[in-house]
Amino acid sequence: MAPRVLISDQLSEAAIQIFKNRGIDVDFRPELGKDKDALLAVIGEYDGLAIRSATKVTEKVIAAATRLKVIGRAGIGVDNVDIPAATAKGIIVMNTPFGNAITTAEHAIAMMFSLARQIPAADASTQAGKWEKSRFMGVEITGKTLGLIGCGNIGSIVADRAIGLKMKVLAFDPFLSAERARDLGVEKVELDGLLARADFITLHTPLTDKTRNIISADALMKTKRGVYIINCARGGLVDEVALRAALDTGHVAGAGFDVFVEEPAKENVLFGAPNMVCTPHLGASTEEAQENVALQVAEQISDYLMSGAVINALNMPSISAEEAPRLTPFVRLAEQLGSFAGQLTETGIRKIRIEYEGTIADMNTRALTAAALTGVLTPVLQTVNMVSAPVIARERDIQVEEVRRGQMGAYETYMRLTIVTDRQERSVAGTVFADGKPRIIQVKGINMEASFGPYMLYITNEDKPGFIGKFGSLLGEAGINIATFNLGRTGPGGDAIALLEVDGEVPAATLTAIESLPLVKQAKALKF
Ligand SMILES: NC(=O)C1=CN([C@@H]2O[C@H](COP(=O)(O)OP(=O)(O)OC[C@H]3O[C@@H](n4cnc5c(N)ncnc54)[C@H](O)[C@@H]3O)[C@@H](O)[C@H]2O)C=CC1
Ligand SMILES: O=C(O)C(=O)COP(=O)(O)O
Repeated sequence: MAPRVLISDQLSEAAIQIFKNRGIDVDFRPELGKDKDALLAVIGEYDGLAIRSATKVTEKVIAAATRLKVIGRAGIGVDNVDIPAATAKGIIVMNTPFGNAITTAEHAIAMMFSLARQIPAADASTQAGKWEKSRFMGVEITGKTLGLIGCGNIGSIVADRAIGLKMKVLAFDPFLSAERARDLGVEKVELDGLLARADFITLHTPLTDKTRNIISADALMKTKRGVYIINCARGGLVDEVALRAALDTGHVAGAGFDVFVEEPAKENVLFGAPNMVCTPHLGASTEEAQENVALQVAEQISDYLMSGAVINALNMPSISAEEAPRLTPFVRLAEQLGSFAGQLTETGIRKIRIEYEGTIADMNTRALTAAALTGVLTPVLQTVNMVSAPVIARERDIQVEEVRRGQMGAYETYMRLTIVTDRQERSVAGTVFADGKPRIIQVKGINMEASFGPYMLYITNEDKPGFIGKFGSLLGEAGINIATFNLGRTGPGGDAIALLEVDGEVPAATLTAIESLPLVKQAKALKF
């Protein structure tokens, strides 16, 4: 059955054709973004969800999204998606980090000119027939200082444009390196320095605990009289009540806001303040940007649903479209080795060590480790996948260690997974053969060669004559057909392992009977 995708926001219709071309059933229902209950009623039918900022993907929506595998945000901010809830449920959340950046930077620049020359108010007055030439005295931009709070994708484009306008640009961004600042031609400063020196302040950060109210009443006190403030990033970065007061006293000469604490902003304390210019979250709303983000999100969602490629995900390592086919058999190997080790582990796991040797060491080991953790955790948890497994492991205080090295052993490439519990260390290693199928090549340091099957039996015993005959007849009497039979041992008379693929589930009574055979130490039924 073809995967189904819901578009629940005003996306450019260019996205629809992409989904169709990629063999995906797509429903374009932008009205659902504004109707929580209607969205809740249908979300269970979809594998993918494409949104902008109107759709609120809450924990409740995620709980109802029983089939959902991927949420794609046609834009940058994902504050309308409960990412921890999505991650816990194994749903990938991706965005399109660059597609609307230029357009949004241009909106901030447009706001700056609107404020400097009071264009919206002058327009309204002129069209009202007033011709108030002396009322609208402006300020020149050239030579003024622009203070950027946040100098990431959008902030740096704003900086570039402002430098072109002959402004001096300051940037406060704890993650901006001195080298990058130099390349951009901006002066990296602390927040207080920026507040004290800027003629225009523009915000370009996400809304986080650290950035909420970064322009507070206190911060406003530190600004120059006559400063202009522009927010085209997120509502909540500026204390709206404090800003209103500063506009009313004239300390702040004007403010240009595209985003508000509460959206849609039908009422707001800033409305009607002197030289206040507002737009209804239009930063990304140009034909070019909307086409960019819609095409990009449709490609990314389709890539993931059709080929397993992961691009621009916020809660999972990337897997490019080129590497996805090559990685797939190794993802299966990692998952099956993890599952093998996980099914043999009965006590709390303290540590998981994953060693990659040979060509596999140069692959996307973050993705492979996520797959291995999925395998380990699947026997204990109902739903876990490559998105949620690393987070669950962290929550359970399981230490994960990755080791990568060049080829040392007989195999061109292999991975070994070791589980450390309070009681013991147990390792299992495997490789992928030229047929693309994963194989187990070592268990607890004992070499063997076995493929994975849906039902398997794992026996450890003493390597003494007499075991195999009795074991074979016991399975025969229980009506269990053996598909493959693999043996390995530490040495003559030492520890031995038997790993069998059988044609069906092994009943508990048969397992008990196997365990009571002489020389047997442990018998386990495994499922893959
Ligand atoms: N109005 C609109 O329609 C649009 C708004 N946006 C918003 O613009 C904002 C910026 O987007 P991008 O530049 O693409 O993001 P980005 O992630 O490229 O840049 C954000 C920058 O903020 C910096 N930052 C983080 N915490 C900070 C702090 N405490 N103090 C100072 N800087 C801090 C980061 O180091 C980073 O450089 C986002 O909130 C995004 O949602 C984006 C597109 C359209
Ligand atoms: O991309 C972003 O972060 C935006 O804020 C754009 O929002 P929108 O897609 O216009 O609802």
